[in-house]
Amino acid sequence: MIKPEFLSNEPVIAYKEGPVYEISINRPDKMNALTDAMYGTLIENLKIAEKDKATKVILLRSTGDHFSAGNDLADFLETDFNLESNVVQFLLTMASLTKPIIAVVNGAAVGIGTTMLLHCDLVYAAADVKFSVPFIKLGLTPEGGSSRLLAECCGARKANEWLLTGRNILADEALSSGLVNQVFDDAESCWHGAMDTAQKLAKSSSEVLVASKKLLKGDQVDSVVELIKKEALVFAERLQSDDAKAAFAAFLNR
Ligand SMILES: C/C=C/C(=O)SCCNC(=O)CCNC(=O)[C@H](O)C(C)(C)COP(=O)(O)OP(=O)(O)OC[C@H]1O[C@@H](n2cnc3c(N)ncnc32)[C@H](O)[C@@H]1OP(=O)(O)O
Repeated sequence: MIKPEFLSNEPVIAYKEGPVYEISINRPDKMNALTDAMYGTLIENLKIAEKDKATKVILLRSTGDHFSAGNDLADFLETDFNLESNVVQFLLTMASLTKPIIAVVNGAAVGIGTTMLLHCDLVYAAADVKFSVPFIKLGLTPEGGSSRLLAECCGARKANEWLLTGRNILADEALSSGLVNQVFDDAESCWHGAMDTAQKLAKSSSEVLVASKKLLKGDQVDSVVELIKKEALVFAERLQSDDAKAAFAAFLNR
């Protein structure tokens, strides 16, 4: 079967494989940097997958050599950032999903390319993965709930270091700190491993998967939603700062 990303130029592609609803970020020439319009399409697809009775598991991945270089930096300059923005609504949608979501990550996963994973139930990575949350280097602040969820996932010491230095996190460290479930040799085997797990999960009924995820999340969904909004208000201020404007200009004029 020819997978749809090989046939499509759309920057986000959705594809149903039985009970698995696969969403691919597909802008490989820009390292899958995310634009406002792409967040809009991601939200639409997540909502379709949530509503679709036949879908039991959502799989999130990217085409090409990188998961995502984060928010498109040119787009930051052209798009208003507020609580209604697609990027914030995307994070809120991710945080509120009731169906299990599995991520397949390879290459660079920068900024929101990492923070969105904190809302995924399982994260599988290829050995070449390179995570980073370099907000501080951009004059920005943590987003997507990462100011708390990264510490809850990997420990406060790791989270503080990663968020305050913005340094890269490679596969071994990501695995040992619990940022990912498993590391595979390459992107292809990672996708196969994730799809295999997705199909195993899908042997259970949707009701039991949703009820289990609800228990695993406990009462954190409401507080995470509030945290994402609180972080977004600070982030919106930081986007207007001279620090951020200088960092974006340095990247865009490099
Ligand atoms: C709420 C959300 C917040 C956030 O997500 S904040 C984080 C935002 N992201 C970033 O700051 C990352 C910016 N990108 C980079 O620093 C570098 O890239 C990398 C270190 C990730 C990789 O560097 P290298 O291997 O040298 O590749 P390259 O030549 O810089 O990029 C290849 C093509 O991809 C485009 N690209 C990469 N990242 C972004 C981005 N974030 N926004 C817009 N375009 C991006 C480039 O421009 C270029 O494209 P062309 O070949 O046409 O010049």
